[in-house]
Amino acid sequence: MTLEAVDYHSPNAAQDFVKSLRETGFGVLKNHPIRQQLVTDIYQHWHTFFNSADKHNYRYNVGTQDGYFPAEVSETAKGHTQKDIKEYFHYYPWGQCPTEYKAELAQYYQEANQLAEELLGWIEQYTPADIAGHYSQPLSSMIENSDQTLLRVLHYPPLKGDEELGAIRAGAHEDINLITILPAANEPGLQVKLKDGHWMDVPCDFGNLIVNIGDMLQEASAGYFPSTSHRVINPEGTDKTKARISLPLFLHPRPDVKLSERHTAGSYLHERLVELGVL
Ligand SMILES: O=C(O)CCC(=O)C(=O)O
Ligand SMILES: [Fe+2]
Repeated sequence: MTLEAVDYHSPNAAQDFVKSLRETGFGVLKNHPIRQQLVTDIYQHWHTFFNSADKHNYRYNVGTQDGYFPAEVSETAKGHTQKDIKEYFHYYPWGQCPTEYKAELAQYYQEANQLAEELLGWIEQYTPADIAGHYSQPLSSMIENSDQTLLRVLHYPPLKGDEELGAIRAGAHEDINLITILPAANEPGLQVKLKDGHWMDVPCDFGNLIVNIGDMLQEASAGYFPSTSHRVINPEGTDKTKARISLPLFLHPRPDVKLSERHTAGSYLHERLVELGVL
């Protein structure tokens, strides 16, 4: 079992991509429209941000969840006892952001949202009719004008050797949202859990775009699209001294969007954030 990168411009792109999402919860795109230079610039600038003390001036707002989350408050994945070895910044267009980095993030946010809308259209197109019957509205319209979609700039610092036993960069977890769009990080480490329980490396060629299903789409598709566990493992050897930066965009529907008989997007998110201990 491997994850094959699908060429965005190939005639069967939509079909191949959705097949991969259905089988593994993950899809990898190459030759996609997100500009690599923009991603590279963001990685470089945010590396500087995380290495400066100025980051503490942007501490996150508890109620709205925008801003800087230091390592001491970073997430503990569901079912884990150790916190992840990471710090991150939550960017929302309405939220706090250092002025010098705002235009760049806003640009990326807009471009990635546009691609996400197209990919949700692909997913909808290749959802079997009996499953699509559960969607309360077209998937792409669920995220339209949503102020909940979250761009997270993640920094996994170099390992110092004093990390808690068993702690890893990102413990196994599933994403809460509809889909996640993630440019390949500057260092490897992302793995996805296969149906047989084995962990597989996600192809991290620089320039690939990784997309995965979150719990909200699993809920809305009555389980047809699996929200698959993934994690980020610690580097070994000389790679220990390397920081890793990644940039997931978590596509969230508007809070009033009905996901299923049980849940709206708003009720679902609230339940999950309480479980994570960040609310
Ligand atoms: O850093 C990565 O590559 C993945 C991060 C991730 O899975 C998450 O923040 O939900
Ligand atoms: Fe994730």
